[in-house]
Order: sequence, then structure tokens, then C-alpha cells
Amino acid sequence: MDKVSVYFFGHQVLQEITAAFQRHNISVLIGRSGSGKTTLLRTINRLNEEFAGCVTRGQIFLNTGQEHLAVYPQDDRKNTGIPQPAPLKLTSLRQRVGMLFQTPNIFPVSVYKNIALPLTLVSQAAKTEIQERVYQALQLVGLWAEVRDGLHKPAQRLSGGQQQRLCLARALALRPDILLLDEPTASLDVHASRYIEDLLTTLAEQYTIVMVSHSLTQARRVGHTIMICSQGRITHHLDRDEQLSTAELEVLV
Ligand SMILES: Nc1ncnc2c1ncn2[C@@H]1O[C@H](COP(=O)(O)OP(=O)(O)OP(=O)(O)O)[C@@H](O)[C@H]1O
Repeated sequence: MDKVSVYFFGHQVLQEITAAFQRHNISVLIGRSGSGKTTLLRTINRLNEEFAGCVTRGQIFLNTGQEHLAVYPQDDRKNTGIPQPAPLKLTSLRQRVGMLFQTPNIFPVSVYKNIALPLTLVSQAAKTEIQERVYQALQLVGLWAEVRDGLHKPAQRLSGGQQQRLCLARALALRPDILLLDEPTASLDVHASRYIEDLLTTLAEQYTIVMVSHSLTQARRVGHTIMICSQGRITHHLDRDEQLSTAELEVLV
């Protein structure tokens, strides 16, 4: 992303952020409450636009390895003769960029339909293929053995950790390039959190993951890169093995 700023009702909450989230890496955003972590995450799938009074400036590109695509249509270089990447439609962007929230946002339908419904909406796949992709997604998040006998039971009956994995399976079934995770373990106990963390480490081999966390220890456990946000800026950009003491202090100030 290049010089990305976000305003809510004229108040600037992101200050010209320029950053790159490496492919097949877990980038963890940490920082004090209100520093802009969630807003930054939501620029990547343009979710901020769903809120009243929001204006976004700057440019975001998505590099999938095969394609170079523009997330935001604005481009100051319009008249410079530099070839412009293809702009992404919002529906396509939301399919390519999956998102998980602090508390699992399951739909009030069966386990199976939680994954199958969005899949049916965005793909032309036949019923048998939908079923195959639902099963694959459940296996990918380690839920298959736990839910195979209750696929058509209400998803609300699952535990919190299972519900969060179901949400992850729903996002993965759409075959995204990027996963955005907003404190995905915030509502889970330590065992369910560790399960999700291990899962993310495995998924990072295939997906680009950008995650918000309030836990520095979690950031150190799973993050390949740690980005520290403060007052709408990324003030530190650290690799996993870098000494964090200065940065830790910055966060605590
Ligand atoms: N929909 C919105 N409407 C108005 N202001 C908003 C909206 N979303 C975020 N903000 C403002 O943007 C600023 C950054 O909020 P954001 O949620 O991104 O911070 P955060 O670092 O994720 O905080 P937390 O760690 O508490 O979740 C805050 O001042 C917040 O009030």
C-alpha cells in the first residue's frame, strides 16, 4: 500500500501509511487501542467504505504472483503513461480477501450451509463440487472429524473455538489469496487459541496473512513480521528474530 490515509467524518485516523505485506507470510499488527490497526486491516478489503463518513486516499495493490491488481481505483499517476494494473471489482476483492473477526460471525444456519451458502453465491460450481469444497475446507481447519456427523445441525451448537474454525473454513472455501484476521483468538481460551495459531502457521505456507493482535507474545509466536501501529502510522517494522525491547517500550508508552 502506498500513502494510504483514512478519514472518518473528516478526522484522519490513518496517516499516509506505506507498507508491504509479504506473500506467504504472517504480518502481525500490534499497537495501543485506537492506533488504527483494525482500520488498516479494513483498507485491504475496502470494508471501511461500508461505514458512514469514511474517505480513503492512496493506493493499494494486490500481487497474487500471477496478477497485479489495483484494490483502490484512485491513482495519481493516471496521466504519466505508466501502465495501470487492472482495477478489481468489489465482489472479486471480497472473494480474494477473506476476513475473520474477534468473535466468530457464524450464520444462524447449519454447519454445512455456513460454508456452502457464500460459495453458491460467488461461484457457478455444481452441487457436487460445492459439497467437495465444503468437506475440503472443514478438513483444512481440522474440523472434519468433529462435525462430520453433525453437518446439518445448527452451527450455534459448536464451541467458540470450533465456530472460529468454521468461519476460517468459510473464508478458505472461497479460495482467497489473503486472509485478514482481526484478533481472531480474542474470544477463545488458551487451548483453542493455540490451535488457531498452529493452524495459521500451517496456512501461511499457502496464504498471505495479515493479523491484528493485542498480544506481543502471540505476535512473536506466529508473526514472520511484526508491525507496530501508533497514532495512525506504522512506527516499527520488525522481523521475527529482531530484538523487541525498544518496540515493546513504544507500545507500552
Ligand atoms: N466506523 C467508524 N466511524 C468513526 N470512527 C471510527 C470508525 N472506525 C474506527 N474509527 C476511529 O478510528 C480510530 C482507530 O480505530 P481502530 O478501531 O482502527 O483502532 P484499533 O487500533 O484497531 O483499536 P482496538 O485495538 O481498540 O481495536 C479510532 O479513533 C476510532 O474511533
